[in-house]
Amino acid sequence: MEMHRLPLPELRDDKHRHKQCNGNENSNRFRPPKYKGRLSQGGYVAVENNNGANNSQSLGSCSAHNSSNIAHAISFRGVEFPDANTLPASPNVQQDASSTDFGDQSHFELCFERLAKLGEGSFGEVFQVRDRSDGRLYAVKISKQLFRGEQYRAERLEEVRRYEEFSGHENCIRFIRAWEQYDRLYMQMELCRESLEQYLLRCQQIPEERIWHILLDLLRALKSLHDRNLIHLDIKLDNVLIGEDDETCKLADFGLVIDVDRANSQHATEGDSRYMAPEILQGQFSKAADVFSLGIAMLELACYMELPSNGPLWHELRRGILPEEFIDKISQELQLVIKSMMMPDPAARPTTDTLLSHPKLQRMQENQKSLITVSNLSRSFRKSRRVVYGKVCNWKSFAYRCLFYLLEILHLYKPISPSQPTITPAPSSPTTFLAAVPRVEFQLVGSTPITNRDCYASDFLTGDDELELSKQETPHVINSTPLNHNQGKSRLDSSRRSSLGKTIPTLELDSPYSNVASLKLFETSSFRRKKLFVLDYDDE
Ligand SMILES: Nc1ncnc2c1ncn2[C@@H]1O[C@H](COP(=O)(O)OP(=O)(O)OP(=O)(O)O)[C@@H](O)[C@H]1O
Ligand SMILES: [Mg+2]
Repeated sequence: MEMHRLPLPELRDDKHRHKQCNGNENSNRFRPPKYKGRLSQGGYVAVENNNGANNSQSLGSCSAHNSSNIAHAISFRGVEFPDANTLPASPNVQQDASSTDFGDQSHFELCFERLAKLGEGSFGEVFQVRDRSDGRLYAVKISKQLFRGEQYRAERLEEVRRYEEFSGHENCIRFIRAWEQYDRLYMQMELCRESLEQYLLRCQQIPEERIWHILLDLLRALKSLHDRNLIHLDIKLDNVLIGEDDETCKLADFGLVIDVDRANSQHATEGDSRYMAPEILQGQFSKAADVFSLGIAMLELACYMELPSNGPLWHELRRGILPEEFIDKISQELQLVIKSMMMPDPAARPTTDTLLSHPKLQRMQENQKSLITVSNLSRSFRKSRRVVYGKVCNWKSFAYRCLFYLLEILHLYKPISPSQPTITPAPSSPTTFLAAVPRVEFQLVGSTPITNRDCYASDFLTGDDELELSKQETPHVINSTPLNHNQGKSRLDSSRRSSLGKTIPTLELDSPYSNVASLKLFETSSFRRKKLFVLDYDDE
């Protein structure tokens, strides 16, 4: 694959640097020029569909990276997720598919309406957006810095790989898709309510029970990373988001994730110095570093304590000395857990598995499990109730069928002839009506004997003249028992009419009847039955 050679980057060695404070102007981390929103590079923007033949390699699936003006889908998911490799066409652009001229708007601007800025970190700005195609709300992270070279670009694209990898985990952010354009990376993901940092600033005093739940959520997320030999290296309140349910905590920002096996290599970059484990200063990157960061983040959350980014308190906290005036606010049980997570010696810190087996966390997990079981049970109960109801209805119709079969054997019932009426659209002019409208032929007899006579369709219909059925409204057939609609007329009249030889051989499909729904009504009602009971005439 021919790779596009970008202009030589202005490289800076920003490795092993402490971050003073994330996301604000005081940060001493290298801060790229601010993203100006709409880029003035002009030209055209195209959406490249890399579906199907896309192969996931280390640089993602961005094939033919020959023009940074073209929006390329980025995905490491492989062929089993073909959608991930495809960028949806902009809903606004109704044009020839072969054309690539979308004006000077970026794919982001064509597809999304920018609503608000949600946050900003060292690498990107995150916006709340509305997808123009489905009207739903999402978060889109746009990298602040232009790709300075292939290596830099590859590092940024690694974040996509990690987001995709953990997208299915309940305690990780759900990832939608990513693309690059104008030498920037765009990542579309689920919209969360707020970060834990924002939550803490808003609530200040968080109940301890809630702290335990947050710890449980984050340990689960961290375990899924550690089980794959990956370390996050940027665990902090700002990188934990609260989901739409206002409850679940989700780990985000996989920008610094590295493989443990490569942890001491040049690829590792330390995260925020406020949360950094002491051994990182010696270039030791391990899973225990994440445990330390999570421990100190819990201290901040539980004690509403502002963490130092350097100085004497920074060192004290890393020697295992926690300020009494803060730590005394929380229970002994939680204190012990936090202290163990913040042990100076990385080897002495508990692993995520050990922490998850803490009795308190175990109990919580069991409670959650039983809650899930109960909700699953009630869901399956509702489902099976529906199935049983459906079955009962089937049995009912089965019983009816048996009954009619029996009646047929006893020659009390003769099934209707198989010829079905053909349906043609109702004619527009009344003159052509008679010729065009199909006729449904049936002789209809009710299933319940009311008088000693045959029961005819006229029993089911309102009106005086049963020969003019086509002028009738849709019959209100509720059950098979013919009601006497011949108001004021005796049943004798009806039987006389029948004895006079007046039959109702046909029913013309007038407009109320000429639609399929009406026909269905006939089919499912007792109109299907032909002649059920023919009883002897018996004068009342
Ligand atoms: N999906 C989301 N929903 C809501 N807010 C979000 C979302 N993703 C990010 N944010 C907000 O944007 C901020 C910055 O996002 P993120 O941490 O991914 O950027 P970053 O540049 O990688 O940060 P860092 O400096 O930590 O490396 C977050 O702290 C959070 O407040
Ligand atoms: Mg962040």
